[in-house]
Amino acid sequence: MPLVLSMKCLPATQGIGLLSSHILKRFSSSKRWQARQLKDRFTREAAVQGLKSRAAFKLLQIDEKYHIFESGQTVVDLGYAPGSWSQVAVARTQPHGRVLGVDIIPAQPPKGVSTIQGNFLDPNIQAYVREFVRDANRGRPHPPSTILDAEYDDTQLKSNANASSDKQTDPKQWDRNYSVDVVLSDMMMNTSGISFKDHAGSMDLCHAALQFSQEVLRTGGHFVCKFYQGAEDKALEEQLRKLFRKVHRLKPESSRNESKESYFIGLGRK
Ligand SMILES: C[S@@+](CC[C@H](N)C(=O)[O-])C[C@H]1O[C@@H](n2cnc3c(N)ncnc32)[C@H](O)[C@@H]1O
Repeated sequence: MPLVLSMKCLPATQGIGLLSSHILKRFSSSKRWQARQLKDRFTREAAVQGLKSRAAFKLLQIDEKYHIFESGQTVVDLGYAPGSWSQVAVARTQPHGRVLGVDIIPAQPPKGVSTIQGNFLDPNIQAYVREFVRDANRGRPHPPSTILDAEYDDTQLKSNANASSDKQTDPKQWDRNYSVDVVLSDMMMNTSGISFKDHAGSMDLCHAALQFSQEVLRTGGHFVCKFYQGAEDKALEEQLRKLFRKVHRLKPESSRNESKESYFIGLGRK
């Protein structure tokens, strides 16, 4: 099914009220979660549009507002699983774009997405990712006569990474001749419910994504990063302002009100 990738067919009141609140109270928390998913208009619309999750609508709203995608771009999607942001990125950068997803958990990548499985906080994984994007053609769609699966060739990449591992683990020695146009990070570990702990974990992921962007983003490139709000997000914003011409905060409409997540959008790497 072709991806429509539209937010326009989502009337605000659609689907609310499928289950009355007195019934919901009797449910266990997992039942409540299931019920919430069922009545959530973004979840249902994601299924209709063939998207892997409702998270797609956050990125669609960000792109509608800030126009981060263009055809032919290289996009790195950190924390890509299950893959709806990557689906949006593939659709918005086709026909010649390339999308590389990285996630700590194994997942079936969406069509047209190359993937690396690993913990992005691990310097070796970051080295693999840098190695991948350094070759401007790697993971890019081929002409119809030579179609190859965009799936990541682990063997080849590992051997390349090992061949020059000293250079890769020291980002300062790594020349900035990269062509990444957009770095997305929707990374979030499982939340504990303890605000300061979840905030601190989120900040670690954001700093890793920002440091990586500093190493690989081309001048003019863009950055989108989920963060869990808390005491340190102002300092992160200051760091973003040093690297990008414009920095915005956005809590997308499809982000649940009760969630402390929000997004930084860094536009135009200096
Ligand atoms: C909210 S989900 C991302 C949803 C995704 N944007 C989508 O549209 O389908 C957050 C993801 O971050 C991943 N993640 C969390 N910590 C990570 C880490 N240290 N390295 C790589 N991925 C990580 C999780 O495994 C999870 O799949």
